[in-house]
Amino acid sequence: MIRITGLYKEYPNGVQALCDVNLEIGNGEFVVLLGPSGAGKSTLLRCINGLVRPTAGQVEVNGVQVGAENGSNLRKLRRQIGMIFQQFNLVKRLRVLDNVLCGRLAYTPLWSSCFRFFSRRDVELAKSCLERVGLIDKAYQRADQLSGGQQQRVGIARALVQQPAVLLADEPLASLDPRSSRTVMETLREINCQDHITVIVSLHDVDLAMEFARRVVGIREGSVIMDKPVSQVTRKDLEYVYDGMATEPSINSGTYGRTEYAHA
Ligand SMILES: Nc1ncnc2c1ncn2[C@@H]1O[C@H](COP(=O)(O)OP(=O)(O)OP(=O)(O)O)[C@@H](O)[C@H]1O
Repeated sequence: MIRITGLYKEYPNGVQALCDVNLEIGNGEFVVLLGPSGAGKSTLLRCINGLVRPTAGQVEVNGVQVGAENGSNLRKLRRQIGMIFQQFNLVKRLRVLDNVLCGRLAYTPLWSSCFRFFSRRDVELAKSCLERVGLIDKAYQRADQLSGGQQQRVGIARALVQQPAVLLADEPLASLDPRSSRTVMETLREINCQDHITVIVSLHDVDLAMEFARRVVGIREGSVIMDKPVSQVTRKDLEYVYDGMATEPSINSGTYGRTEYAHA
């Protein structure tokens, strides 16, 4: 369970990126964050994994308060949360398998991680994660020899090898073509359904969001302005999230239709 209470983030330049965000996300949910550019989606994800320290409020992940960690809590938290980044964040000159093994660092004693020494069990686990994302045949290639879509799947394997309870993905499709985008979303859905890992993804592609999310959270100007099961999200709700045209989210404004929204 992720519990976010009264979360505010003001950056040093005075930008108020989050404003009183309150959310509860249960284990095994598949949540998509939607909202215009600059709405605060990345900041929210980064507050959940502790990369950004909120100005006020708190985030709790499975009982561990983010930001209040002592050494052992921090490791626990790092293991529980896997992160997938827009730009993949792979070490390009390393082999694919070594990149995936980086996901085991929170489980590895410092001395062995310095020498990139991993146990046979870790290597087998990393290989099984590469198999899950369909890239076992690329294990010994350098990461920069892979396509963008393949690199993002390596990023997913690296997060998976952590055996996390929660997977956060910040605009994971931003640099991908439509086909690779769909493959990445299918991989995330499979992980969510089969492993019961909670998935929270920020997306700009509304159609993919509506196809893959089970819950949609709309954010604008740092505030949560819509939070619904995907089956209840309407075209008007989406207009409200993106440009505030409708006065309030409604469930009586016609169900979401791909063609209808695309031509709105
Ligand atoms: N490190 C930072 N320092 C100062 N301001 C920041 C920083 N990071 C983000 N912001 C600002 O905070 C606001 C929210 O940014 P954020 O990246 O969270 O939005 P977003 O919804 O993820 O946007 P996008 O969809 O374009 O990635 C924006 O106004 C942004 O310019």
